[in-house]
Amino acid sequence: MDYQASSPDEKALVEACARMGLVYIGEDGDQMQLKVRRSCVRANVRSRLGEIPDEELIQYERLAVLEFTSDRKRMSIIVRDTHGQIWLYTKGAESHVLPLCAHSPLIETTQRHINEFAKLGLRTLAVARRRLTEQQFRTFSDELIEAGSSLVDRAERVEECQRRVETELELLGATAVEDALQDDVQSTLQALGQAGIRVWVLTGDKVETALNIALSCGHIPDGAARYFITDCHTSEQVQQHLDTLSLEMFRQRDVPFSMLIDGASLTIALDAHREQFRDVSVRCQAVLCCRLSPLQKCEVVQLMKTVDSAPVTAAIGDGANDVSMIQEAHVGLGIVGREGRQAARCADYAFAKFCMLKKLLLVHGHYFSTRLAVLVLYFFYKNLVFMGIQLYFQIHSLFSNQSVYDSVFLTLYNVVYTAIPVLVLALTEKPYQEQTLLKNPSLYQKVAGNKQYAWKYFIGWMVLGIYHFSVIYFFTYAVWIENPAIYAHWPATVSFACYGTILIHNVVVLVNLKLLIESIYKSYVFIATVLLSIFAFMGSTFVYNLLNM
Ligand SMILES: Nc1ncnc2c1ncn2[C@@H]1O[C@H](COP(=O)(O)OP(=O)(O)OP(=O)(O)O)[C@@H](O)[C@H]1O
Ligand SMILES: [Mg+2]
Repeated sequence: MDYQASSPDEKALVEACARMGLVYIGEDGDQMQLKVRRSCVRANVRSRLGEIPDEELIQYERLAVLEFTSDRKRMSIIVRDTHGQIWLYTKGAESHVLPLCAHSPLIETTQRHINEFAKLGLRTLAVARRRLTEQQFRTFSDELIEAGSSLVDRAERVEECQRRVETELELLGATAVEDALQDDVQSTLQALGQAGIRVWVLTGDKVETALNIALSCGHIPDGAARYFITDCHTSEQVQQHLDTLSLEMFRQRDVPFSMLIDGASLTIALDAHREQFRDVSVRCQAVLCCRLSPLQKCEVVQLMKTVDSAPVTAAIGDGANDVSMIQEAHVGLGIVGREGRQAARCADYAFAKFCMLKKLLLVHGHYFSTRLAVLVLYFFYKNLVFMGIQLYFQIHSLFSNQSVYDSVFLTLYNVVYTAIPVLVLALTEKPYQEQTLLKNPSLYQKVAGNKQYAWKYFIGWMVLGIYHFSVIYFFTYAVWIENPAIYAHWPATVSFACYGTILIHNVVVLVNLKLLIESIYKSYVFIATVLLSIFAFMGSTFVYNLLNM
């Protein structure tokens, strides 16, 4: 049987149970069906199940589900078993389940086990249950319906109602599931670092699990000094940590620093020491924030946007808990993964694997940044050359309001004579081969931060435009007044049309050839469109003149 689940832990748990002889086979309405294979069930479990035939179908009636939210960090289900007894089962982050359990020596042992698992980088959950009497369930159910239909503070009242039933739990134990990293995470992070991109990891995981994963994927470099800001409850504690970290960074200027902060400490840091936290954290090589709620992830992105250098932020995530940060960041990236499609649906770009980020940024990011920059700057340039000549002509003709170009050329210049090559260039230009860009991530720094839109490039293109239209205009003018062949017919009306046609001819040839020089990739299609544009001009002028004869 192939299970699908919104959470990787749930899938793993159901699969593990199936392997042990407790096969969840689906549900029929509210009846959840479980097939128990006696032969597969281990002896100690068998004794608890009592006398059952070799294969038996057991049904549990689902009475209520208290959904998982990233703020509660736990979920519960209320079921009625075959004996008619009502049970509430809870699973979730140990920090949000253990405090709800009735006192028992098991709590300490479980906490120790969970810490050990987390240090190995496993995703842990604490599991507990509570037996409810019919009366207790009725009361809860009535209260929940009432809270759910309330018009004011509905969410708070529902939560309060859930909290009231999730108490006095009997701890059952803990589970640990390996949350395997996706392919090539380490090399992707490394490449992003070389490309000059600063990576922060914001996760809802436990501190120990997150640290282990950050180390294994190379987010925190081996030689980096590690600084932990965890379990802070007062503003003073956070302040002290930040002061110490600043001082340490000042003392050991050559050592890269990495900072790890947990959700509770981050709340205080964002409330009371916003600026100081921001300034210290941007100087760290790697930052790792653990046990964050979705809202906190979003606040961290917000904070980063206020840094003096005004960085462009991109957030990448795969779960519903990443949606708010994906929407907050300048660029939202969603991974279509095991945790559902919410992240992908609200993102600007969605893809299937984390490692695709490398190609997305280093290759496509590089290509499209260059393409767009050339497209935008070239549009200004070609229109400047076109219209600059009109400007000179207005001065020359004492602002007669007469256009130097025929109306056909005015119409077709942007639509036919100069449109296609730049379009093709904006779709196909490749300043470097894909392999080169992937092998040398630092090339990304050439385009990062909109460098290609800098004023110096814009001014450069504009100066070139002014130079080009000046040369075209005055050169043509000089030829015109000196050439006896044309001058002989002066002041024939046709001379004026000739003058305009020669000007536009020069403009079309020049701006098209300029684009050809500007292109690096120079595909055959591109070269063909440049030549075709020039010939289109010549052909259309010829036909137009024939028609006008
Ligand atoms: N379906 C679930 N049922 C019960 N507890 C859960 C469930 N999903 C997550 N948890 C617990 O809540 C914690 C926070 O979950 P959350 O989804 O916010 O972050 P995460 O999945 O651990 O990490 P990331 O932010 O990297 O996705 C988890 O560490 C886990 O202990
Ligand atoms: Mg998650």
